Amino acid sequence: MATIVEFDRVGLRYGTGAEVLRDLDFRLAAGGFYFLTGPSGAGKTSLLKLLYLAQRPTRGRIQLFGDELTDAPREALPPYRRRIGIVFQDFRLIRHLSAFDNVALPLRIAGKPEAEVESSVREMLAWVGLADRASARPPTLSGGEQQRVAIARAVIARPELLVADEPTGNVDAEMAKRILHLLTALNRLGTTIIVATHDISLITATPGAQMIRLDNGAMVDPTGSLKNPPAQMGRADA
Ligand SMILES: Nc1ncnc2c1ncn2[C@@H]1O[C@H](COP(=O)(O)OP(=O)(O)OP(=O)(O)O)[C@@H](O)[C@H]1O
Repeated sequence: MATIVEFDRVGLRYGTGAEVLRDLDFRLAAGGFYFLTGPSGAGKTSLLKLLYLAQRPTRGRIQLFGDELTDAPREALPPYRRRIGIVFQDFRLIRHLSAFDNVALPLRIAGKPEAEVESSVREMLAWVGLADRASARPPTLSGGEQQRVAIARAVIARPELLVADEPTGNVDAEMAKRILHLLTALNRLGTTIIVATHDISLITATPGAQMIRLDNGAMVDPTGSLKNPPAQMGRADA
């Protein structure tokens, strides 16, 4: 199975502080479903930032989509970022745009016809239970509603890689199930998914997903399976 992400002895420090990520050495298979877990402060968000190219490693090498990006110039990165859907822990919705227009953004950037944008966005908002909030702006939405808009925006264009930081942190158990269903469906269509979460019920409800455990900036991988992904590793429904 093709490798979509490869970390080779990656380390990260912020400024002159101690390393918050150490010796990360793993590969993610294209089409896989991964959960990233570990105690608060273990480095999950930092690892995701490296993945979606918001942060450069201070040590080691990173390959994404088969290309070596460790020293790639800043202006070379946007085309790679467009292949990644991101659910930020703090949502990062555009305040002055409606929920509809926030979700529509990736499709409009991709140049999709407006009729297609309209039907896809309506369908997606209905799925996340926000059909009647389409014209609301983010500051008037609850935390859970904003999170659902953020998820809808991240998945609408079917990215090759989806990176989600605590995507169910602000929703109830029923909505968490729907969100997981959405992610599993996207995974079946070929998107590689990596979800940072403390929610054990998400992990147990996704048979076939792989777990990446971080502790104090280092990967805890007793089986070593992520160094050489076995053939059967992959989609959650495999
Ligand atoms: N911008 C930053 N500048 C300096 N230190 C940072 C920065 N961002 C994170 N850190 C530090 O890096 C370490 C890892 O933080 P990170 O947010 O990656 O952990 P986490 O596992 O995502 O935690 P949580 O589960 O609480 O979200 C922590 O010690 C944190 O204080």
